[in-house]
Formats: sequence, C-alpha cells, structure tokens
Amino acid sequence: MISSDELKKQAALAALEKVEDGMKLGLGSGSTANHFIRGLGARVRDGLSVVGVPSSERTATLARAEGIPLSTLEDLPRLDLTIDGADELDSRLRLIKGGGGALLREKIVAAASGQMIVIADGSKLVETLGAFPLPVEVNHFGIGATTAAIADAALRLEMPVTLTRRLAAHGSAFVTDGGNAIIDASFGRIRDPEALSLALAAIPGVVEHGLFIGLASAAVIARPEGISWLVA
Ligand SMILES: O=C[C@H](O)[C@H](O)[C@H](O)COP(=O)(O)O
Repeated sequence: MISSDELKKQAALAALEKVEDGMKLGLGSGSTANHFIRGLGARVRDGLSVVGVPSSERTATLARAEGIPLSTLEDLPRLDLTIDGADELDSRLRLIKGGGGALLREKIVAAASGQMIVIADGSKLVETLGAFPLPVEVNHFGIGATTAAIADAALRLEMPVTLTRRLAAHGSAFVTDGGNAIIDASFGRIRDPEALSLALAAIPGVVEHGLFIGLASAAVIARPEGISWLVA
C-alpha cells in the first residue's frame, strides 16, 4: 500500500523533471510542495542553477535550508514556472488552495508565472470542487461585516454556506503570513466556481480567496497505478 505522502513525493519528483537550468521558479507551500523543494535542493547541490521565489515563510525556511537561491517578486516580477500543491482540483484545472493558509502569496506567485504545474496525489482530483472548505483570507478590520457579506453572496448564488473562523493549533486565531485571518467557507458542491470567485473578490475586506481559476497550466497526479498529467 503506497501512502498518500509517497504519492505526493512521486508527483513532486515528476514535476521536477520540467525544471530547466536558469529557470526562475515560484515555490509553492504545503507538504506536497515541500517534497518538490527537497528534490530541487538535491538538484541544486548537483549543479542546477535556478532561483526561487517562495510563497510562504515556511517555504522560504525550507528552501534556504536546502541551499536554493531565493529572490522576491520585487527583483523578479516575472517567473518561468510555479510548482505548487492543491487541496482540490477538477479536470479543468480549477483549484481550491489555502489549506495551509498560504493562498494569498501562492496566488500572487502563480499569477506572476508563465506556467503553473500543480502536484497532487490522486485523492485531490475531484469531479466538483467544494468538499474541501474554501479558505477566504480576510482583513481583521470589520471581520464580522465581511463574514456577513460572504454569507449574503452565498445566498445570492443560492448556495448553502457554513463559515468558520480558522484557529491556530493552540486555539488562538490563525494569522497568515500577510497578517490576516482565514474564514473557511463550506459551500457544499461549487457548481459555478467562476461566479463564486467573482462574488467573493467583490467583497471589501476579502483580501483573497482560495479558488485558483485560469492559473494552472498542467497538473501531475500520482496514484498507486502510476503518474498521469492533466494539461489545460
Ligand atoms: O496554503 C496551503 C497551500 O495552498 C497548499 O498547497 C495546499 O493546502 C495543499 O497542501 P498539501 O500539499 O499539504 O496537501
């Protein structure tokens, strides 16, 4: 029996083969992206020349420990390729991300990249997005009003919704790298991710949400039977 962590590693290593010398890379966040970063570190130590822009403080720490040269979007506003995990993806390469709270920087990094490859074990590929609650990053100011506005948007879209403010492991409010809060929004099956994306983005107080639409160019999915690629 292959563990889901082993499958994540297989997906990460398959994507690593797409990395070429000289590339400017966006480095994703999460356990699957960590496998990629460790694999990339090994290749850098073997002489590969790349520079990475990390999408979270945790990723930056791991990438530094792996000896991967790092930069920022201020110095490198255009990247060649981002490799990142996802909490869910569908066959049209629409994603839910942000389970680890890194969605804002991940989306900025992905949008600055010519290509984004999603790496995932087979359990992440779903027919309809929404079993995984959608992370919505919100400013602390007016969080009650912002939460009510998210509920109103769901009502207008005729979607049920349960909103939960994310807590950190020790019970205090979760705070993102950008200093914001996360509201996890369970909408049930998201039949129209584009409409939901637009509705959430229009709410003052919503800094970003975890629907990534039109950003991924390919996904590598690892299942016990083998690796498969989805291409946009
Ligand atoms: O904020 C976290 C990121 O969006 C992750 O890429 C996502 O949660 C997937 O994480 P994992 O690879 O650990 O399943």
